[in-house]
Amino acid sequence: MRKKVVIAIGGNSLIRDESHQRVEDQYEAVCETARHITGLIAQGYDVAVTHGNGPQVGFILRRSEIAQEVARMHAVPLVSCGADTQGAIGYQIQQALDNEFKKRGMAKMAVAVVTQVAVAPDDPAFQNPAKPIGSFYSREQMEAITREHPDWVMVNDAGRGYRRVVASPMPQEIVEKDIISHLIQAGYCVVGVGGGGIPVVRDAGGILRGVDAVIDKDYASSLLASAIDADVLIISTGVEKVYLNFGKPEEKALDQVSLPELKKYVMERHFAPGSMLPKIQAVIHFLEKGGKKAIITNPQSLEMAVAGRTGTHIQA
Ligand SMILES: Nc1ncnc2c1ncn2[C@@H]1O[C@H](COP(=O)(O)OP(=O)(O)O)[C@@H](O)[C@H]1O
Ligand SMILES: NC(=O)OP(=O)(O)O
Repeated sequence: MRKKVVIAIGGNSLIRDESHQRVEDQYEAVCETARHITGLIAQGYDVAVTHGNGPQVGFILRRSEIAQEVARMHAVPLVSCGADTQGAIGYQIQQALDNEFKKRGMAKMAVAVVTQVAVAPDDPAFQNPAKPIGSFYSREQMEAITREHPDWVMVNDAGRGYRRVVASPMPQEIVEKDIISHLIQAGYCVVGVGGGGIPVVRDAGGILRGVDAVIDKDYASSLLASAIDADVLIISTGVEKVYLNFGKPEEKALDQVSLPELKKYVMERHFAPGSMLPKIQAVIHFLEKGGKKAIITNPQSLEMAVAGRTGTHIQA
């Protein structure tokens, strides 16, 4: 039987560095990631691809605000900025995968599904913005920005610089999960839950309504992996392996980890909130809900990691 894999691509992993933030640069990174994903599909895996949008949703929101400040144009709500990223990044991934399938003579097609993800209207995260989006700023830039925009909440993002944060409620239900499942069964490579999904709440009678937030794509990917009964959850990010004491002289890469060991390392605070910690927690949720295996690695190492030759492997 073919194995079902959910591969979550990090929004930051699509932007190599500050001088490669253009849409064209991102497409190059998407094409490289698509080559490695296609390598896995060619090995016989059924794949659902999810992706982040942290940098991208922040760029769109800022563009909208500047247009409002400079040209008095209408504001774009954050939920629509998220939906925009789902379309734009989903389009790039779909096209890159289709081109890669064609080059390799594979009878396969990718399809990006506009995905809504339900959250609780009273999630405390709405009162405590914590999801970093958009650009990274130096301390001086951050201080100047907060003087100009006192309403912005900014945090130090894992020592990489300061970023604006927005509300990030926990995903509860993937509205289009059955459609995604059917498409995978029908042989399509599905791109879904982009940017963690478009955040919605269910009003009385189950009526859906968009809400301004950015859902963590690792939590949403974990929820998808459980919902479609995936064999493996793979989180593709900026590092080949997860580290203990990351960034310190005594840092140590993790190869194979058990679930209890991983939980112990969380308690010992080895994983930075807002970057590695949500990935680790997403893995824990997946394994606690019956998932068998998760892998964390970078896009270049996807095939090697699935073959067991690199990456951090976490077993239930
Ligand atoms: N313990 C750790 N091990 C490895 N990387 C870590 C660790 N703690 C923080 N990081 C950082 O977290 C980054 C992944 O988070 P982030 O860039 O926010 O993810 P995404 O790829 O989903 O956008 C890694 O590239 C690395 O810089
Ligand atoms: N939505 C989200 O979690 O995006 P990143 O993975 O880019 O942070």
